[in-house]
Amino acid sequence: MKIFFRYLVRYVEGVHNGRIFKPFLKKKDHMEKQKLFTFTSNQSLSLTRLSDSMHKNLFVICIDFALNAITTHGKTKKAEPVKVCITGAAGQIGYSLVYMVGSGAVFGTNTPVVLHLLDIAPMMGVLNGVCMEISDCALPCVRELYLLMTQQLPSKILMQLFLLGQCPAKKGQALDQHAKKSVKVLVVGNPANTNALICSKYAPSIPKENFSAMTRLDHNRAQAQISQRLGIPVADVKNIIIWGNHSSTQFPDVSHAIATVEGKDVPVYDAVKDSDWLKGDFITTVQKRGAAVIQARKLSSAMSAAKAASDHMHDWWHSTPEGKFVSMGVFSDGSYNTPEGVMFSFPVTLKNKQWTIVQGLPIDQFAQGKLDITGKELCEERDEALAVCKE
Ligand SMILES: NC(=O)C1=CN([C@@H]2O[C@H](COP(=O)(O)OP(=O)(O)OC[C@H]3O[C@@H](n4cnc5c(N)ncnc54)[C@H](O)[C@@H]3O)[C@@H](O)[C@H]2O)C=CC1
Ligand SMILES: O=C([O-])CC(=O)C(=O)O
Repeated sequence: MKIFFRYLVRYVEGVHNGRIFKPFLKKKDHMEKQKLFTFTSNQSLSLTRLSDSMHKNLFVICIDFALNAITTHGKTKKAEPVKVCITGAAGQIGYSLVYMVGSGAVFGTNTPVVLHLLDIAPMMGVLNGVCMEISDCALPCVRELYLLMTQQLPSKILMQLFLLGQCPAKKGQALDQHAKKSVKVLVVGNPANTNALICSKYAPSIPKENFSAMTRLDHNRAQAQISQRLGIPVADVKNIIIWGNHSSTQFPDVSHAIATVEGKDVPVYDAVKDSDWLKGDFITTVQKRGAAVIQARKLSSAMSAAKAASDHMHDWWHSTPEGKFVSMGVFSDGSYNTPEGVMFSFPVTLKNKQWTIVQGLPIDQFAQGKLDITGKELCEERDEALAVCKE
């Protein structure tokens, strides 16, 4: 059985620093990639070349220098592999996330995955090393592994986009052209909310509900803070909400959160009994946690970001349990007086691979003030990004 493939086909161009992604939209509809291996039952190895036509249903996107998990699914038969693309896969978050996806933590240990790992040309050596390690992990879920390479654009363009903010428009175009319409996109690369918005705008054929921005890390951070404060397991804290932007204006809100203390479900406010802390230090700790990790590690959060990306995609794929909601950056429909048309983090439930914003939660004056601040910031970011895209 031939299981080692190595071939190149042009598909996408990107740019270092991730500010641009330029697919060959006017050229050939094919991609630059290397298929590194396919595992088969006997795991033997050999070489062959494949034609482009075998990969018509493959889709790839690079959202900035971010990391995104993109999955196709449709009428999934049992054991049909899930195709996953991770861009910026040679980076820090990629290093942890690739393992999590490959180990079955996201789509299930009985669901095979076809991994497409994408990065820029200078990172191909590193990415190759990641691929070697994934191979060495001998993960039963990993059926095929592709290495994808973007191409460099002139640094002049990089500079412009770097200075003017980020515009993942071309990446959206690539998705529009190549992805299945059921593709689910998670944007992690900052500014995650606005990157997701712009990407979706340039992929009009894909339902906007299929784009999301990651605020799950903030959600998990808030959950951990509460569990530590109460001395209970994290699993005994649920329904925390991150409202708004993945930035320091986000509003971590525990007004509707429940803690299980000594076997009883109680509102977190009643369990903690310290509203000054909940309205003060707790919020700022979560808002500034990313910066605190950077200060300590001299690198941004990576392991926890990968775990959050896994959680986000896991819940999208498997649904949220009854009575539980999670935080996700999704298109605002104006719920809770938020600005429509920005990618706003809401409490959502997930079912049948669709998200629904939890409705009807009472919002007091304190919360409304926080929602207004983060909503305003998202509008400003959106306007700035759209202005850049017009240029
Ligand atoms: N939403 C969230 O909660 C969080 C977001 N982040 C963001 O996630 C992003 C990635 O973080 P790290 O993995 O730590 O960064 P990193 O710098 O370690 O990795 C980024 C990777 O993207 C690659 N890349 C750059 N341009 C590319 C292009 N055009 N196409 C494909 N790949 C490209 C780079 O070569 C690099 O391998 C950053 O934007 C970071 O700010 C980080 C933590 C949390
Ligand atoms: O700014 C960054 O790259 C890190 C980040 O988003 C976070 O840790 O929340």
